[in-house]
Formats: sequence, C-alpha cells, structure tokens
Amino acid sequence: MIKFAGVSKEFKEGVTAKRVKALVNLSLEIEQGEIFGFLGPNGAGKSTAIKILINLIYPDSGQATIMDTDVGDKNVRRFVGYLPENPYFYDYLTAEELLWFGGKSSGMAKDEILERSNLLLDKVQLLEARKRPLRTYSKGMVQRAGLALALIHNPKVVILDEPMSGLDPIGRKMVGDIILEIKGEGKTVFFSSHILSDVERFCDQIGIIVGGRLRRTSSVADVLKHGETLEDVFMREVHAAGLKEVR
Ligand SMILES: Nc1ncnc2c1ncn2[C@@H]1O[C@H](COP(=O)(O)OP(=O)(O)OP(=O)(O)O)[C@@H](O)[C@H]1O
Repeated sequence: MIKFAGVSKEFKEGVTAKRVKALVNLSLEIEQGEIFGFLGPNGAGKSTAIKILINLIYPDSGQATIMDTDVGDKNVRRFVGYLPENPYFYDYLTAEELLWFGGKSSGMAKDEILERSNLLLDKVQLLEARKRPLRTYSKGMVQRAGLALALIHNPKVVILDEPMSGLDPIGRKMVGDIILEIKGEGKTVFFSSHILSDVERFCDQIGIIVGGRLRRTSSVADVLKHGETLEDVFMREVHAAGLKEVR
C-alpha cells in the first residue's frame, strides 16, 4: 500500500553546507488497513520520509509509491490525506471555509463537501466554532481542524506528522479514536509520533528510525508479547545506534 524502496535523501545544512544524511536507503512496506507508527528521536528523518511520501521533496535515489503508483503521479493526491507537523493555515479563514477550499481543490461536489464537512467538524468537535476565524483557535483546535482537512476527501491513505503533538489528553484521545475509526473503514494510516504510549495504543506496526537509518520494524503485539514496552525497544535501538546518530 505504502512502499519506500531504497530511498535516500541528503541535505546541505547552514552556511558551511555540511551534508546531512536525512534518510539512508530506507526500505519499508505498510499493508492496507494497517496503522503504522514511525518513531525516532529528533532529527531522525521522520518528517523527511513523510515529505517524500506526499511529494513535497524528492528523494536523491530510490522510490516511494502509494498503491503501486509513484508518489510524484498527480493522481496519488486524490487518495492521500495529510496533516503536517504544526499545521498553519490562513488566519482569517474559518474552519468551515478551510474544509470548503480543501474539498473544492480535491474536485468534490458542493453537496458532498457540505455533508463531509459537517460530519468531520462534528467528529473533531469544532461544529460550534466552525464560523470562527482560525486565528481565534487554540493550538489543539487548529490541529483538529487540520485533521478534518486531511480527511475531507475521504482518502484511502492518511499520513499524519505528529498528530498528537501539543494536544491535551482529551484531544489525544479524540485524535486516537478518529485514527481507530479510519482503520475500521479499511484505511491505511502512517503517522509519526514521540508519544510512545499513544503509539502502543493505536498502532499495529512500528518502525524505529535513528540517524536516517531504519533500525527495526515490528508489530506492537510482538513487542508487548515479549514483556517489553515500546519505550524499552526504542531506547535500546537509540543506544545501539550510538550517540553520534542522535541529532
Ligand atoms: N530542508 C532542510 N535543510 C537542511 N537540513 C534538513 C532539512 N530538512 C531536514 N533536515 C535535516 O535532516 C535531518 C532529519 O530531519 P527530519 O525533520 O526529517 O527529522 P524528524 O525525525 O522529523 O525530527 P523531529 O522529530 O524533530 O521532527 C535533521 O538533521 C534535519 O536537520
């Protein structure tokens, strides 16, 4: 469903143009209907992988595909929903307008947009606030509006970059419940997170990346079956990679 095949990406950083290997030969497959949690310390390469998936940046080598289609193909956009890490929208838009523009740019019909908007705004508990400009929203409300926007066109694949960050426990539960509901609809969810307890609760599979290199993939059930927590496994992989890989 989602596939990285030997994807590498390097950046030149700062005035010294020092090269940073953000991703090194990443190969990874996520099956349809799975919730995949992408874990790694700061700077590990998670957002880089996500940006490649949504075709915001291009790999130096290798290929990323969604439903066997290269992510550069413009048709992919129709079946992918994306929530960036710290979403930022035009301040004067209301949530209702945001979803309207999102639906329009996905080619949805008016009635369909209105129906889906109402459903989603209700789900993320923004129905009452839907006519307020986004600049009056709290961080959690903006995050929830972003999630509704990612889902407006009923995508088959949902990619979320740290969807729980900045949310209080109530907001995290709400987002978690929505992720589980999406899974119930047979959709595939790829999300990055630093909140290991959430990952343990919501994910089927995990991947741990350190210093641009994928260290381990595993089912959450397998980790727990061996009496370990995700934190144990995470810390072990980070230490095994060595401090120089943590950036
Ligand atoms: N546009 C860029 N220019 C230069 N370096 C970059 C750029 N984007 C990312 N990097 C570097 O690539 C590495 C991977 O960054 P990335 O944002 O993918 O990590 P991350 O795992 O998402 O981190 P975090 O958990 O902090 O969000 C880091 O060393 C980062 O500084």
